[in-house]
Amino acid sequence: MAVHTVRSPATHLHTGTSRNISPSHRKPNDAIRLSFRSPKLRRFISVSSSLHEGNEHGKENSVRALEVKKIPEDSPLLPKPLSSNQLAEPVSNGSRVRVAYQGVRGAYSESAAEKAYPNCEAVPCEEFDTAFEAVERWLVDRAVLPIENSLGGSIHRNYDLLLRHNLHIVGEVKLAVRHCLLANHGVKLDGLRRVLSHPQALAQCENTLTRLGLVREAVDDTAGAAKLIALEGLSDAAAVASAKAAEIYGLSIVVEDIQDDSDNVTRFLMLAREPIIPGTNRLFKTSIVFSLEEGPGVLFKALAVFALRQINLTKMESRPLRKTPLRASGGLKYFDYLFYVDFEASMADEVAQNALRHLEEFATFLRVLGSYPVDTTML
Ligand SMILES: O=C(O)C(=O)C[C@]1(C(=O)O)C=C[C@@H](O)C=C1
Repeated sequence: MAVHTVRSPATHLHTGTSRNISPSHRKPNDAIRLSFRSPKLRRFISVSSSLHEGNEHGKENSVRALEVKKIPEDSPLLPKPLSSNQLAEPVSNGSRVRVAYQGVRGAYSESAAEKAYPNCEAVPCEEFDTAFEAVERWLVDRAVLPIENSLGGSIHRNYDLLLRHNLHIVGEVKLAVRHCLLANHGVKLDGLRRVLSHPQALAQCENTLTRLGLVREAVDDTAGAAKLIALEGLSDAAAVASAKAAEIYGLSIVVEDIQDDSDNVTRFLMLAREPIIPGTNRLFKTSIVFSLEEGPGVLFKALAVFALRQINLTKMESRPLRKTPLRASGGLKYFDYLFYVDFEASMADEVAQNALRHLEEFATFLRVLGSYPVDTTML
């Protein structure tokens, strides 16, 4: 299958000017330190008392200090995505939680942001990287980014960015993704030759698209594909996108529910500058990343720290350790890996603390990415 890559039309305009408020300008929060014997574990759980256990919604006082500025929209129709080089020009409305997502209006990520933070101001960003940076630079309060899909698998880029940036996972949100084939009004199915969408969306509709014999073209996001088709008045191309995107960009739905499985769910992470205080009052999950020495049974040993304590693992992903991708040992060359593991326990549980203390004994690197409530809305 040939997948060509085309970029969405240039739509990254300025979103206005206001003052960038760095963390040092904030009113200091009382830092709470949970007590751990291990210095490494102590470092993980340096938390702000202004964010409360298990409930992200309504706990936004710590970011209210941001300046209130109306965002001038130079498009009469749509907000424009933040691009990396616009990050120096921050905006903040202040009255609602501002949540960065990747894509343009009508993207699934926008719906995920709205599900995670009802009534938020969803801020479109050009790239995943931009969304991370927008939070780090106080342009927005949170980011909501996809991490895995039940059909397409992991979104590796975001695993890598989690490590490269210093944000904390403060929640997760699952979204049912129902793809439609969208085209300009009057375009018929048999007149279509190409289909444009995000690579994940194309992968999730693999069977249908093969059956229809359409040539795939990858773009930055599903809604961006719909927008491009509408703006350019294409008659030989369709977009794989949401019904919401059809409405926003004035396209018609040629075929509904084209994903390969009706249970198509994408899991998104909610990211913030500060971690939440982990609780034990509801089901919590903890995400960690670690690396290990090479050797027989080392990974087995690492996973045993959880199995021994009856801690359930919900996800595991390995990524290349980029700075030292190849390591020589005994004349052989090995790849080095980072292991990302999600397990079902809160960092407030002693059993989880013990497991990590145990893992720390032989891990060459260990970082807790976040301890946060499980999204049980789709169980
Ligand atoms: O393109 C979009 O609409 C997105 O929100 C991105 C994205 C992804 O990256 O996986 C999100 C949900 C769907 O799985 C398809 C695409």
